[in-house]
Amino acid sequence: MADMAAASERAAPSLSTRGLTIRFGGHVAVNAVTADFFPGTLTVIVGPNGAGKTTWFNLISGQLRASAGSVHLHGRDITRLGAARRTRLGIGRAFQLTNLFPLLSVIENVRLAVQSRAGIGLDFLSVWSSHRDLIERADYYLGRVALAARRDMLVGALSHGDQRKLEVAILLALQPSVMMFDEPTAGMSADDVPVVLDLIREVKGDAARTILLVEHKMDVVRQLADRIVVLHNGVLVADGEPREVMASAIVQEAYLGTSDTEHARA
Ligand SMILES: Nc1ncnc2c1ncn2[C@@H]1O[C@H](COP(=O)(O)OP(=O)(O)OP(=O)(O)O)[C@@H](O)[C@H]1O
Repeated sequence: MADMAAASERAAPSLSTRGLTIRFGGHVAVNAVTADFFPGTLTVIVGPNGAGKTTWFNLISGQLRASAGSVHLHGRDITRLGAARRTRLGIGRAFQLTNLFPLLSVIENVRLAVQSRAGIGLDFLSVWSSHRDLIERADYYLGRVALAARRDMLVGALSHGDQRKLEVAILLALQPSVMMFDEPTAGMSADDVPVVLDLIREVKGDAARTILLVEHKMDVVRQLADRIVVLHNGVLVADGEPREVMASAIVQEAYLGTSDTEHARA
């Protein structure tokens, strides 16, 4: 694992943030954060509640605009691009449940993602010839997240855990080069957690994929991380090999200290 991370870190970064900063009034939620992310590496971002992890994610995926600094994707400055453009360029993010269409069925939601990936567009009438193929592929991704039995349900009627699994299916169908997961197993049943973790583990076997994961559960961090980045009060305070970072004094004090169980939210 260490060798893989070291090897990939010799490659060009797929994603970078440079001095990335956002202020909300007088509060600096993300403070001059500079980091590179590499293909074939799964980086877990940890830190106490309110450290700025989700805000950093929002700045990367384009939900928020930076007060200062920049975001680069495959060497291109995307700081001024909106979220939709960033998605088209290959940044995919799970668990913005607002991306789901609650009044469409589960299979139709995935079919739209497959269709969008295939570049066919969202014109329902233009795709009859390839409709069967799209549905077959959508069924494949539903099977991957163990949602086949719910394929014809309306998304609005799914449980929270199933909606999150559906987000993973949609993310897989979009095949982005950068995949961002925000606490992927939060709110899931004990049966569903291994399904999603196995999928992430499988995706991370793809040397072309860059994966970013915000996670509180330290057992998940230990299982998946090739690298750990620690945020504290909006500042990047540690970045490196999991063993090294977990053992560092700054992490012990800033994050792990007495709070391992405190942060291990369900
Ligand atoms: N839209 C906003 N307006 C004002 N303050 C905000 C906004 N979004 C985030 N913040 C503040 O920025 C800080 C970082 O929040 P953020 O949600 O990014 O932390 P986090 O590390 O993801 O926390 P958690 O682990 O609890 O999800 C917090 O103090 C939060 O209150």
